[in-house]
Amino acid sequence: MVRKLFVGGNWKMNGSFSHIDSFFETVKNAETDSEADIVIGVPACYLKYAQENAPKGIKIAAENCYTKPSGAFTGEISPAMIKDCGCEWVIIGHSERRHIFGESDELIGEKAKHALEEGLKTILCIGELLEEREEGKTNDVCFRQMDALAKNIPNPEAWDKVVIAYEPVWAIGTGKTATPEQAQEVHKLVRGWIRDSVDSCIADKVQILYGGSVTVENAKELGAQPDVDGFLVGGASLEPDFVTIINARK
Ligand SMILES: O=C[C@H](O)COP(=O)(O)O
Repeated sequence: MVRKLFVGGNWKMNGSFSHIDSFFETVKNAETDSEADIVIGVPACYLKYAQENAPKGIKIAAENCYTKPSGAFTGEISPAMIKDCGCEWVIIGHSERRHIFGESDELIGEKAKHALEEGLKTILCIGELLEEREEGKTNDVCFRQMDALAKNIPNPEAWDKVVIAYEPVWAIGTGKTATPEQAQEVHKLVRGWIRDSVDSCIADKVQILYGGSVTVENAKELGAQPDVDGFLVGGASLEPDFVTIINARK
């Protein structure tokens, strides 16, 4: 089955109003693949500005959200607030949330549930640490994380609002990319897990992105793998060259 290319950017805690202006100017002046889904995660304080100024075809995502619509949760933002900023996407379960901020599978599952119930589209991240890969636990970790997510997807239709990002933690921001074969192997297994544990039509349709040091140099080859439906790009999504990654299948 041919799935649309999905190119996600994740600016993490980077960017500024002037960076948004110059980055969008570059994208507006470039020819980008009109067939690709393009979603860029920006810090919460820039959501509204980025969404209002984004070039046609680019959607803006929050990089996190909480499990409740409002309340005494200092520093958190809710799906309702993300929608209020005009955005329809959120990234959940990024490895930096898991490993720097200590978010558990359970919390991440609850976040996914609430975001989907609120009607947001979600990029749900999974991926193993280096030591887990070296101990041969990659599949166990990815399946455990998938299980915690899948059981929180409120209904089968909500899967239409789910994109999975496989991001091996050892490849994030390290310049070490999984080889196209390593990425394909895990993507195929994750799709197989969805087929066996959720539904085979959903498994065929869901876009699974690779993240971890994606660059202009490796995007084409990674994106050519049968189960790699796009990317979640960190550092390189802040650079003008991101347009070349958007065009990885052109
Ligand atoms: O969300 C993006 C990933 O963390 C990858 O980041 P990176 O491309 O800087 O390695």
